[in-house]
Amino acid sequence: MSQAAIPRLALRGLTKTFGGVRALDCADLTVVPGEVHGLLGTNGSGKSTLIKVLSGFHAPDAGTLEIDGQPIPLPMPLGRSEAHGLAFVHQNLGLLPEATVLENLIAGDHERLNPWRINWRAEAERARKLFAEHHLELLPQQRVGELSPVKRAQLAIVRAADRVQEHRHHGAPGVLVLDEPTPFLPQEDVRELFAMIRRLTSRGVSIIFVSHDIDEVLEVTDRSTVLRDGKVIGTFETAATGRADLVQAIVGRTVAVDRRVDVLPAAEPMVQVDGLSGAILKDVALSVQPGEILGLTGLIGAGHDEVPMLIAGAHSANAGKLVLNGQTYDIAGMRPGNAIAARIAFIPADRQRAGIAPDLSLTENVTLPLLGRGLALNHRKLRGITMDLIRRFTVKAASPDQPASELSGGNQQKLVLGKWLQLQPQLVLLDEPTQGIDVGARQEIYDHLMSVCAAGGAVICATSEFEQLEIIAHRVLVFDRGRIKAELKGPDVTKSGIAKACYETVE
Ligand SMILES: Nc1ncnc2c1ncn2[C@@H]1O[C@H](COP(=O)(O)OP(=O)(O)OP(=O)(O)O)[C@@H](O)[C@H]1O
Repeated sequence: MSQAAIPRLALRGLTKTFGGVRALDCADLTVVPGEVHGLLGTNGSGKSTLIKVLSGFHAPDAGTLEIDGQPIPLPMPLGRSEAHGLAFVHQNLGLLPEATVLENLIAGDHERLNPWRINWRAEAERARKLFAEHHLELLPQQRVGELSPVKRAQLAIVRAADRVQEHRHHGAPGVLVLDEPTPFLPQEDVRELFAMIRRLTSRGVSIIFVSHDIDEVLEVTDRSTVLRDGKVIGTFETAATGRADLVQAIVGRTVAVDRRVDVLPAAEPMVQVDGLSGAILKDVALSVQPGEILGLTGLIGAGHDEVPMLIAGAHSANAGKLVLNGQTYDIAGMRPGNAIAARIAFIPADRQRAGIAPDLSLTENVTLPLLGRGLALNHRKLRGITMDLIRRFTVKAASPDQPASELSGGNQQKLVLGKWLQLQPQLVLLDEPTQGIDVGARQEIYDHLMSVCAAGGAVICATSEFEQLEIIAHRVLVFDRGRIKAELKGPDVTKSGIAKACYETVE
């Protein structure tokens, strides 16, 4: 084999089962030097499992790994992957907010540094050089908690790139695995990250890019491998693949984008919020008609995402009044229990911490809100309810008795949605509802929200995904520094219209 034909990384026949679930089924993945390689698939298709085999978190049942043509024994011992030129940036970025940029940059760099004898001045100089090389405006002494989200992402990526630099690993550049690095970033910041990715690949670094965002995949990848039920469906050249082909490969069927349902005519709004103030929000008023999906958006820090949390009592409001179907509530005194009693459902963005109880079974998670509603504590009945919900919300699960932590991220989100929608709420509040959700399941979630509307309920959805609002929202309020700065209705609710309204008056 010629030097150029040797892949940087080759996984062959990778298989991993959890109990009865085959998370990976004889999967192959080949990544060549200097490419951005997308790793795509529906929720639960096996992407994280594959990555966790590379990082040494999971031992595979079968399969081989070669890096630059050299066989690397599996399982990978935990902590050894960097020595083979592999580095990982997970969605939570793995940074310490209390520590400085420099402390984060060198934390855990055991291969290069003796933790007892760090020459801080030399390290700060080295960091400055590294940031200049990557065109990054980061200062070694800055506290990470004070950085903007895109700067944090840049720091996590440059740290990973630094660990797998060529001089450390037998003269070859390494492989960076970016596991959904862009959620919550405004489009301009995503572009900045993509420029950084391109600079890395031009030096020969290879990137594995995990994402559910098809537009981003089409923009930044050279090739993509699609997994479905643990099997590889195919590897596609991005330039020769259309959006529809990729979606078809991921979902196994074509996905039609549904049109919005009409708003039911109503003399009075069903939801009226006045004087809402919180950490960011200042004296906000808004209303929602029955059958309406109201979208809230803005750049990071605009405050739109505070609205659902305050109304649901997940965070305390300073002031605010809610009138819901004629009943008046003091939002400052709202607690999650009052919200549930008022038939308000809240689906939070941070499902790992706020949405699910990871150690409890699916049945316990699903039926928690039903307890105290006069339902007898009959385990068989509760299990039956859970099995029905798993089917209706197409949650990929082995059994209603498994802990929720075992579900893939997207399936956890579907479980949370099902758990709350089964209560037939009159007001549904959502914060970034499709983050980490695959293209097929997104449409299912939209369908569920449309059903809430068709039944006369109201929906308030805070999101930074403009495309999602174009598909589902009847009306969109754009926020800036805690206040509403624009309202878009009907035909004006388009991805570009929302983007324009968001960026227009920001200096
Ligand atoms: N520790 C575990 N125990 C039991 N089952 C697991 C475990 N980890 C993953 N699974 C199962 O393996 C399958 C693949 O999950 P994986 O997390 O790899 O999917 P994914 O493609 O990363 O999904 P998502 O896009 O939702 O994050 C799923 O059915 C999941 O429930």
